[in-house]
Amino acid sequence: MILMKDMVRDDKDSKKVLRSTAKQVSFPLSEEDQKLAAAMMKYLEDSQDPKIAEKHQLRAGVGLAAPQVGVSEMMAAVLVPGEDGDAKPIFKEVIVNPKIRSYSVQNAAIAEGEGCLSVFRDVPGYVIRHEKITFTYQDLDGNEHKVRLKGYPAIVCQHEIDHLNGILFYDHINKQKPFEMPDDTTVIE
Ligand SMILES: CNC(=O)c1cccc(C)c1Nc1nc(N2CCN(c3ccccc3Cl)CC2)nc(N2CSC[C@H]2C(=O)NC)n1
Ligand code: NI
Repeated sequence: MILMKDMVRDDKDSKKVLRSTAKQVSFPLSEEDQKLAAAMMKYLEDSQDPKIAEKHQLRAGVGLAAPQVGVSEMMAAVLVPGEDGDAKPIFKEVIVNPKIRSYSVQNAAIAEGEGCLSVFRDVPGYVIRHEKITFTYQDLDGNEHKVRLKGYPAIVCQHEIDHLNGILFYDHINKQKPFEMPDDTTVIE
């Protein structure tokens, strides 16, 4: 089970695993990679359950990338729950070797800013991202998928794909004016 103690922190990342470009994953997945994928998704599920999260002191997340648990491989789990906890999640997948293929000119940012399981402090400011993205990835069986996302799920996938390329959310915050936004940026509540 992945716990908060397993998370690589950006302020204690001696091997700079959070700042490296992760390695492509080859198929068929090794036993180890299959176990890692399952454990990352399980972390997200558990972290979104108030009882389990409380019991194991898990910080809630909708995305977790392999480098965040010290594995520099192109793999990330994403679990964006449905509105008002209705059963079907908006996006639930372990994305392997993801690559953004195209994106909108339109930008978007979460009104309250972004959090990250590897950043144990609040970093205020608008994280400017693409409102829409089209990206490809392989699933755990190696099948290629092409997905178009918009709004919050698109933001989450950009945050996770960034992790695989050594980028952290606060790299996108305007240092001088953290709450400045290009005027036609969509604000996501
Ligand atoms: C500094 N202000 C803020 O963080 C912030 C502040 C307010 C609102 C938002 C919306 C903020 N922003 C933000 N909130 C989230 N969660 C909202 C709560 N939720 C959750 C919590 C409990 C149960 C189930 C769930 Cl689902 C888990 C996810 N997640 C991310 N990110 C950035 S993209 C990757 C994703 C991630 O998983 N981070 C760990 N950002
Ligand atoms: Ni993160």
